[in-house]
Amino acid sequence: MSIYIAVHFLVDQVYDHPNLSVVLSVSSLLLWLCVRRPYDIPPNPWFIFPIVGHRPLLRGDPIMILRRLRKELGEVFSVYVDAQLVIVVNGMAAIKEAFMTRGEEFHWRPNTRVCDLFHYGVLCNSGREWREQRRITEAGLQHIKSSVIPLVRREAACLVSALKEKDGEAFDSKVLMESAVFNALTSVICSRRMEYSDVRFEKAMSRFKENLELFSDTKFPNFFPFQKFLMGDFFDVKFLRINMTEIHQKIINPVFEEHREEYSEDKVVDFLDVYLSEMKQKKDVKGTTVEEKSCQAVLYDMLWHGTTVTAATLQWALVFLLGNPDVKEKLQEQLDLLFTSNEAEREKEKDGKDSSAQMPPPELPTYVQAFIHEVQRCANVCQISMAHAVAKEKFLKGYRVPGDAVILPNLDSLMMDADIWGDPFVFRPDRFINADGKISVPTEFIPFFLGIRGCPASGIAQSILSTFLASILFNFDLSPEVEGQPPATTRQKGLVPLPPDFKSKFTLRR
Ligand code: HEM
Repeated sequence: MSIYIAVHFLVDQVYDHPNLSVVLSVSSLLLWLCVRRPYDIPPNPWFIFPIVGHRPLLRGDPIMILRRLRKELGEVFSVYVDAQLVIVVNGMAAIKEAFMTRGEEFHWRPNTRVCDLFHYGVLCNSGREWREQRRITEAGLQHIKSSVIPLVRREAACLVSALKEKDGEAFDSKVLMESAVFNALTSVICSRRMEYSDVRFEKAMSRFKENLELFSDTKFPNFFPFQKFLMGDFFDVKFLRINMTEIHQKIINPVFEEHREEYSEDKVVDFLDVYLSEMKQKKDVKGTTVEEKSCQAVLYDMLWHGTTVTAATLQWALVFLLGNPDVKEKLQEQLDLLFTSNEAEREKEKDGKDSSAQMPPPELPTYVQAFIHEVQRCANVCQISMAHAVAKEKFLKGYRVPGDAVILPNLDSLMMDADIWGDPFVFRPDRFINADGKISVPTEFIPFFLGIRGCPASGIAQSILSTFLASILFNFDLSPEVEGQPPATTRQKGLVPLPPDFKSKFTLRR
């Protein structure tokens, strides 16, 4: 409506002031030249608006729009968000070719304003620097591999105790789950955890959330080309920087300093110790990026991305459990069976630190594993993975991919494809179990992405998801706030889509 009024207003002005029509024609021509399409880029909707590109066509649920455009334009298509060319890669063949077979060429991150802010770590880095940070990240994760399960189980026991304290009252468990995930991660990364009552949790989580919103917002910081020359903070870039600084100052830097003081070559225990040891070794190497600011940035990347996506998946898991009581009962049956047949393990747990929380054994039944796969498929919290780029012009499936294009791998095109899953919109863990009763995972199931840029911490994420969910299901009966009214499954807008807020009851089963 407002566009309609604006157009009318402009037309009136042009009639009243003939000079204005000349100015408008010239500027429209210039703008058209700015956004005109090269012929050999991936197909895009035929009508393109000056300045805003295809933005008016992209209003609404982004995933529904991408699904529609894929049907109309094919597996590799493009859209202009303002003057920025965004190429969307769909389907296994194209995703595999770009990010696995030709992973090196397509591993780059786009040169956007927001990526600039994060570029010291591993998540938003590219080229030589990224390779160096990625190698240390993988080495650090490999080093802590054996301590992940015990530490995650310890945190799960704390989570169970905190849920017990709620005494079956309906409450929104989001912040508690986020805090438990954050603690599980800090336990393995830097041997620290905080009490759930610590005020730093809520602050850190809301800063993470705000940054994610700003990061995912295609509104401005990423795509408006001249914004860096504007005064003030129209597009919240400074706000994002302040948020990051706060998390660095309150959480990351103090832990880093403590570790640096306590560091001993003979006691390399956690991820941060591994990084410090590399820093020592590379002290005199010229041009290395293994330094304090990179280490802190890697910690930020892992805690920010790791907490938000893992906690979002947990949140979805609760929604699916509340909406599918038959699945929940089957899971509890299997966990109980396993528990009774593993009495010795249980006794060991009881002798451990927290005897109040009964923990299921670490080896989980097939149906529980299938359930977690199905949660990840349906939640699909990284639906467009992360933005990629190429350093120099390349060709993909016969189309030109310019060096300044943003490339999005559309994981929704795999997770929700009817040709792969048959009934993709039905929540059905059994789809991951074959006729022999074994787990069977289609190659298209890639919640952690693939290739050289795939998630390096998928093992930790899976341990957290399975241990937390098994512990909750084993100890509690889960029910919605109002009997018979499970929470909605609508996806909220955002880079990491969440379900709408909901309350649920955790009633002790034993
Ligand atoms: C359910 C949980 C998780 C999911 C679904 C997930 C998924 C992903 C995806 C899709 C990517 C992006 C690949 C790309 O397109 O570049 C990624 C990257 C990454 N993930 Fe995860 N992730 C999860 C948990 C974690 C956790 C817990 C950590 C850290 C402890 C972590 C650390 C990273 C890092 C450091 C990267 C950047 C890798 C790079 O750019 O080279 N992730 N993850």
